Amino acid sequence: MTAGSPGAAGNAAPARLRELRGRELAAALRTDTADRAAELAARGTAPHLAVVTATADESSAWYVRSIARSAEKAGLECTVVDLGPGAAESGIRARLRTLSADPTVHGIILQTPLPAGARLEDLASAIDPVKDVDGANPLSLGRLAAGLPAFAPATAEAVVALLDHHKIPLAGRHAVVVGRSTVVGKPAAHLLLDRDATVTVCHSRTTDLAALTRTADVLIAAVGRPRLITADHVGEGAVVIDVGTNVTEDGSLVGDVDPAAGARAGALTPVPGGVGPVTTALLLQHTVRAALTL
Ligand SMILES: Nc1nc(=O)c2c([nH]1)NC[C@@H]1CN(c3ccc(C(=O)N[C@@H](CCC(=O)O)C(=O)O)cc3)C=[N+]21
Repeated sequence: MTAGSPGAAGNAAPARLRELRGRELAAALRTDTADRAAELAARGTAPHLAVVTATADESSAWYVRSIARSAEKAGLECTVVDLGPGAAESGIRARLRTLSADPTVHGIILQTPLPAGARLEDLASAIDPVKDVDGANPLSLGRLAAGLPAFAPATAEAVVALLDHHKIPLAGRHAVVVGRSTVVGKPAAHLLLDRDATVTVCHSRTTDLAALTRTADVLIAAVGRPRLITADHVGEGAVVIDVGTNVTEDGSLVGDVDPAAGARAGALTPVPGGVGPVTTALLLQHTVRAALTL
């Protein structure tokens, strides 16, 4: 080896970054959902999703628009129940009960964030588990943790579906989840465990986050803070799944991962066009599944 020569041992040209796109998988899922929705409609039951929202959050607004648009494409009925950001907990709970009892409604999702003081884990108990298509009822989450059949939160399921679609192996690999929310972090950890990954969950009180995340084969960023994950957090060649959907001041969507992290990652999901479209498609798939069993 010649001193100072470029490309000396260990300095091989970096492998190209793989973009783990979600739109193709979302389209395939939607086609399947549309077929089953058409069969149900022919038998007189149009699958019907109710979206309950009590927030002015922009990221939630993106999701609700995405759900409504995709539902229309797939031939599902979608009703958005907007109770406004000032809604009282009792009013939200009452509406969830009414929808749970309504035989024309097959799926219910309560959007987060909720008005101050209200907790999803508490309110979602009012969603009938058979209609709990975003896996928010603590019964659903408990069943998921116990390995029993239940709807998983669509976002958490989208993470694993996207990894599978791109043939990223999980068994025996170290998956690090950043974020411990009930909607994504916790259920994603359970789904990854079910796939025999070794799972570490990090959060806001984790000491030396970057040292831990650098040990990940598969890194899941699910915090909701723009560019929290930098190149410094990523091990060479790691697979990075960006679950963040943060709306910027100019109204565009950015993830939790700094694009500069792509210089070290081996594969990265884009935002938009990564986890988001798969999430929406899975929520509709769950709704059709609920309509088939109800
Ligand atoms: N109970 C609950 N469950 C959630 O899963 C949940 C929630 N509350 N509150 C709000 C956040 C946000 N979220 C998004 C999901 C998909 C897109 C999405 O589809 N984004 C597209 C862009 C929009 C589009 O192209 O229409 C994309 O990433 O390509 C965005 C945001 C789910 N959330």
